[in-house]
Amino acid sequence: MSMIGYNSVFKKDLFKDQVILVTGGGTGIGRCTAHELASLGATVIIAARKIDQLINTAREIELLGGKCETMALNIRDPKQAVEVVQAIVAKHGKLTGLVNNAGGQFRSPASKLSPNGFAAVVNLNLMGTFNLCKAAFDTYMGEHGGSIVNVTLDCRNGIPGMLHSGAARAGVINMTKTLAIEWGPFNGIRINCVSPGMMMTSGLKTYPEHNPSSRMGTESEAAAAVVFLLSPAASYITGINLPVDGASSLTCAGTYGTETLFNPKTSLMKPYIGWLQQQEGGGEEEETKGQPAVKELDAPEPIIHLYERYKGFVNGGSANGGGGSKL
Ligand SMILES: CCCCCCC/C=C/C(=O)SCCNC(=O)CCNC(=O)[C@H](O)C(C)(C)COP(=O)(O)OP(=O)(O)OC[C@H]1O[C@@H](n2cnc3c(N)ncnc32)[C@H](O)[C@@H]1OP(=O)(O)O
Ligand SMILES: NC(=O)C1=CN([C@@H]2O[C@H](COP(=O)(O)OP(=O)(O)OC[C@H]3O[C@@H](n4cnc5c(N)ncnc54)[C@H](OP(=O)(O)O)[C@@H]3O)[C@@H](O)[C@H]2O)C=CC1
Repeated sequence: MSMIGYNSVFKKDLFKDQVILVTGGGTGIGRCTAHELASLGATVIIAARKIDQLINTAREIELLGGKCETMALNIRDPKQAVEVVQAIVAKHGKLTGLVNNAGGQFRSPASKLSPNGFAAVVNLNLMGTFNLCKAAFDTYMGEHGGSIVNVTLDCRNGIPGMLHSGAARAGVINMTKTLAIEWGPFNGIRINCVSPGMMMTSGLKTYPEHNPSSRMGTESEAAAAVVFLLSPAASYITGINLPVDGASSLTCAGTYGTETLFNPKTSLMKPYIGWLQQQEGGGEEEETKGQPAVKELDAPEPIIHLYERYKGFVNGGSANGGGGSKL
């Protein structure tokens, strides 16, 4: 196994001299976003509760030549949010970007959901995002500007089985619009949302029954949208919500039904996978000896299987092993 790098579609040095905080940056979409930003020159601070995951990701990034630091953070605690942002600004003198990626929920029919359960998910996703936005504004961005991207979840048509998360994410999208207006012209802050549909990530470990029959999104596809919105290329874009879902949320069943109406058997939409392919015989070369390979995907087995097919498709090979171009 050799080291593999992050093969961003964006211009190198796009984020040179920038200091960007990515919550939940040790796993899944957050980890991929951290890799992508670091590969583009940013100093990335990844923060979450489980420090081991953060350290692994930071080590991967450093071994690839990027700059990454870790901080323990529970986004539900406003005090910790302020402490983390203050520590970053004390050390680096700035916080130019914030990616509110940490979040999640459990599945439950609305009828079975307790008030505490509803509150827990709203606290995590809506309050957690607010806590970090407020801390960033008060500590640095209110005076110096900056760019914020909130990673939410496609909730365009409601989310059957995840009422609490749908309500919280809709709250994040609406909060984003208000903040774009209040913090834009006078404070120089841009703030946007990315709403992933069903993505192939470690997060799906908590959704074991899911049958990945349709074209799912890749971590890189969510990360690329975040990177674009953070970047100067989006300098006149603020207050928007960018769905990254292959239009699945426009269909009746959305991403969350047992069957999607979106091209359920095959998809002709080529995936974007930012991770470089591992080289043959890698890891034995002098320059990669002793370095861990970057694990490409930490997801349930059916998802990894699907991802392998996507990789074949990306590389121009036959993803089905049968000479066709379909997945
Ligand atoms: C086919 C379906 C496809 C769906 C696709 C969706 C794609 C989305 C993917 C992702 O979002 S990836 C991220 C994946 N990770 C997660 O989602 C995990 C996140 N979960 C958590 O962090 C925690 O579970 C939580 C939601 C924050 C709750 O943690 P907390 O520590 O606050 O909970 P507790 O104090 O234990 O309980 C509070 C309250 O909530 C009730 N509850 C908690 N878990 C469940 C559960 N699994 N089922 C039902 N109820 C639950 C718990 O009972 C408490 O309520 P009361 O009992 O006191 O009334
Ligand atoms: N995968 C998918 O299909 C989709 C994912 N999303 C959303 O995208 C985001 C990233 O998800 P994904 O990468 O898939 O899943 P992961 O479960 O891999 O990522 C969630 C991250 O959030 C962190 N986190 C959770 N709770 C807290 C907390 N209280 N404080 C700080 N960090 C926390 C976790 O780290 P730790 O446990 O160490 O704190 C973890 O790193 C989430 O908001 C998710 O809901 C949206 C749509 C679809």
